[in-house]
Amino acid sequence: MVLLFSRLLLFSHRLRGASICLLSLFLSYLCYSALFSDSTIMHKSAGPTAGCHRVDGAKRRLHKSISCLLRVDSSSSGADERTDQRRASAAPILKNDTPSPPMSHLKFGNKKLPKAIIVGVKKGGTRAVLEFIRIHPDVRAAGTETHFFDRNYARGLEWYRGLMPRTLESQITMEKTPSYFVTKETPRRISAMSQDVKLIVVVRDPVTRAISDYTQTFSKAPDLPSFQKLAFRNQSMGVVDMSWNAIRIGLYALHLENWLRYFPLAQIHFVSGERLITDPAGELARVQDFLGLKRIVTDKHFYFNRTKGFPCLKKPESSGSPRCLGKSKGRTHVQIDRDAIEQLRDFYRPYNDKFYEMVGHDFKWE
Ligand SMILES: Nc1ncnc2c1ncn2[C@@H]1O[C@H](COP(=O)(O)OS(=O)(=O)O)[C@@H](OP(=O)(O)O)[C@H]1O
Repeated sequence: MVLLFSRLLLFSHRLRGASICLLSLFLSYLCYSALFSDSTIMHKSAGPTAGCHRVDGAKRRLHKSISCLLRVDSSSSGADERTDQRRASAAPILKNDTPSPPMSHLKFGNKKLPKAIIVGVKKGGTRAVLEFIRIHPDVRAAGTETHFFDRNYARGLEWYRGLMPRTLESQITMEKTPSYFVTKETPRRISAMSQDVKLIVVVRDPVTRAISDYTQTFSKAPDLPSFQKLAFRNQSMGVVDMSWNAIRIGLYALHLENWLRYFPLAQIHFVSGERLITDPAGELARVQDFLGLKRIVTDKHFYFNRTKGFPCLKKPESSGSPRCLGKSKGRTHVQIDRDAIEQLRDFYRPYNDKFYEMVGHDFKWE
């Protein structure tokens, strides 16, 4: 009996030891759950960001969860290119010197500074040249005018590069900003970026160009003074107001002199704005030769749209529809009286002759 009692006592001791052990295990589990409850909620919440907001917002004193930050980053870097482009055009302050996101190698090519720039002239046909040349597979172009070398120079070359499309090694990056041709600082700034960059200038009869320019401004501001009022200081004396931008832009010889201080003539190609309308394939052949490209854009790509009164791009083989330039290209011009036009022709004649001599080509603006 004594023996039995002493064995029972020993067993109850062991039982107490085991229950203490179990109790401490249970307590440890409780502590663990209390400490890591947030991560459990994050996993169970509807989406990753919902969990992140809990941690970052309500419990700011807690450290930011690394997994949460990673999720936010990867979701924004995974945004599609359309969003990137929208951002770039809405507020183009891209920081391209920041490290590339991990998947960036899957996008083709890199953003490069342009190898060719359409520098002018305003209302010359610059959009048509860009839209026509960019159907060439070896050309990629920035869609909007960057105005880097005139208005945005302080933003720096990396900002400018960020606006460019990605290109493969074999492709040429291009952009067009027509105001470059008449901005004094632009040739120097472009040559500081690259002395090899190819320059394209689309020129058009300066009188028609001035009327086109005025028509555009008038379409936005119908209370604008008449063309004659702006074009002449004294119309009866035939004194032209050279300070009016619409007149000044057409003094091609003067602007070209500034460019020739920084670039040899061979590096500048002049497209005839008139022939661009009557023979777009012929002008594009010369542009392709100048850029050292195979002649891929040919007359097969164009058709004359009677309604628009201009050449348009044919429907691509793969899909889509024929493409004409927008309504702001090929407007009906404001009517200007014959006398004023004749006076302006007389005014521009010596400048035109000088320009023909400088470039070695007669554009036949009468
Ligand atoms: N294919 C085709 N379709 C439509 N328009 C054409 C085309 N080719 C040249 N043009 C002429 O381009 C003129 C507009 O020139 P820009 O594109 O240089 O204008 S802008 O400076 O960018 O505003 C535009 O001037 P306006 O006719 O005065 O509107 C056109 O004459």
